[in-house]
Amino acid sequence: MRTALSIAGSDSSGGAGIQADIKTMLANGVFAMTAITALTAQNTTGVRDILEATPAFLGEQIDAVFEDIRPDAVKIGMVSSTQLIEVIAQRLTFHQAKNIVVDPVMVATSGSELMRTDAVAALQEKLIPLAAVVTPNIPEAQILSGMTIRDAADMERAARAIGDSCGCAVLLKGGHSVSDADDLLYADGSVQWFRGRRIPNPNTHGTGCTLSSAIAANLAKGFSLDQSVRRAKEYISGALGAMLDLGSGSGPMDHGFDIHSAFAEEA
Ligand SMILES: Nc1ncnc2c1ncn2[C@@H]1O[C@H](COP(=O)(O)OP(=O)(O)OP(=O)(O)O)[C@@H](O)[C@H]1O
Ligand SMILES: Cc1ncc(COP(=O)(O)O)c(N)n1
Repeated sequence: MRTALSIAGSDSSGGAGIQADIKTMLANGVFAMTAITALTAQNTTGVRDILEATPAFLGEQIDAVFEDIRPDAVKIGMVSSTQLIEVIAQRLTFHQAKNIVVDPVMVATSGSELMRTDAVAALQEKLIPLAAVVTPNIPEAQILSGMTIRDAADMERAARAIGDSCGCAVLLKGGHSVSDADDLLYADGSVQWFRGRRIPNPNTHGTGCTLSSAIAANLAKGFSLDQSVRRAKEYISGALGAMLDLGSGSGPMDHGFDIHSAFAEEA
């Protein structure tokens, strides 16, 4: 059994964050472990409150995992402060973690801020350089590159700028465009497009968390980066295509679309 660790925030409504990561890792065939950076009280309409872990306690969670069941991949999601970013970078470097996927979560789909503005510099300087791949969406890529992104050519320029400054691969996600769901991978100096059929589903809470966890799960299983991205996109298309409709805001996807038929009988 391959293993993966999610270092992220808890989403009480179950569609994003740690909860999305565990469901995704399970559905992608790896054993999921967690180090929780913060509890959020949120639902599909917004984030009501955030309770951060202390840096020391986050460090203890990471050490407890690595000293017993070494993860084959690590996914990093919501990390709200500089101090938490620093402890993650320090502990992952100490444990020589491999296959690190950084999802630079800044703002939730509902519009709530999930990272303090002053933490962006630490993310860029300390965490992203440890990554095998960083997975910004278009607004996040604009912040990380300092560029405005209007079209595919802008996406390529921004991905190159981010990748060249961090020395890691960049998957720039196109989920925020209106016409398609095409993502751009910049790795080892070249770009590759992953074309996605846009699914007319307004319920996209947790898409970024889900994609990055699916990439981490596939890296843990030994797939190459581009194979992992392709498999993760197939998985997220299935989860979106299942057309789950829960909650009154942008709802969660059906992470178990491919596995729960075995347990589907009703009482
Ligand atoms: N309507 C859609 N149909 C198909 N694929 C989609 C759709 N929306 C998003 N995706 C895909 O989902 C993945 C996540 O992309 P997106 O840009 O939504 O990330 P994000 O903004 O970080 O997500 P989040 O909603 O968690 O903040 C990408 O592979 C993107 O192409
Ligand atoms: C704990 C946590 N982590 C990440 C997200 C981002 O997901 P989304 O942008 O889809 O709301 C979230 N809402 N909550």
